[in-house]
Amino acid sequence: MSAIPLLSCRGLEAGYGASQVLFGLDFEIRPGEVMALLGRNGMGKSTTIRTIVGGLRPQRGEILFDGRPIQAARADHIARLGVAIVPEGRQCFPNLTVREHLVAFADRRNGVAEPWTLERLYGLFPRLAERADHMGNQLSGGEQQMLAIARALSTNPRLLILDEATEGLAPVIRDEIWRCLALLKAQGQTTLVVDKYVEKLLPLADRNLILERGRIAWQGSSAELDAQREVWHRYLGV
Ligand SMILES: Nc1ncnc2c1ncn2[C@@H]1O[C@H](COP(=O)(O)OP(=O)(O)OP(=O)(O)O)[C@@H](O)[C@H]1O
Repeated sequence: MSAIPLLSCRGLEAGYGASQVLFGLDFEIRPGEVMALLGRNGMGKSTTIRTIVGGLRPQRGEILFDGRPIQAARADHIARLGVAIVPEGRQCFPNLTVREHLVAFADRRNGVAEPWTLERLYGLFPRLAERADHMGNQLSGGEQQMLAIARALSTNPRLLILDEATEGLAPVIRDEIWRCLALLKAQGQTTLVVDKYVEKLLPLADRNLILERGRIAWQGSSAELDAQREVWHRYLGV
């Protein structure tokens, strides 16, 4: 593993107008790592992600991607550097087929050794191969979520960010998503994942960051989090 973090946030502060939400976040994600961002509703997880991907300009602090400051960069520039987000709510296009979703955003940039091809994406999500000619609005919630992940992968991201990717899905579909994330991790995909199923995140995440009212309340490895159930009760309400 490289010693240089792929993403580094230093003293990150952000909010909406006069309402400050993030109060000085310091964390980094190393290449190949899976980092889980945890916390109860409204603690600032989505705001953190929004700030990283350029949807919200930080009020203070620095965001470095592969050593380069991106806190003032536009969202499209950050995407081109290799940051892909699977947003909350999936956001598939109703009038594009599955195949069109996967070729429309495909990009071989980022110099990855093994770029994602349509065949590899279908290998990861066989259901998408079966639905290749279906429109976005003909897919089930789980299929839409798989499509959103596959679409993000088609850009060959260096950092994949998932915001509540298993929200509202049936348990069997959630498990399929977790299985795919584990496969991606085994292939070295650096990932930042927000999700509320802590027990499912533990085997996947290398490190966990817990937000409490816009501050990092706890961070540590999954083994540490597994052993400290009082942290779950105090900050996650589980
Ligand atoms: N567009 C917005 N305008 C104003 N305030 C917002 C906006 N989006 C979020 N907030 C506020 O910022 C705070 C943090 O919200 P955020 O969505 O980042 O939390 P979260 O941890 O992702 O929780 P959730 O799981 O509910 O999405 C909350 O108090 C929320 O009301």
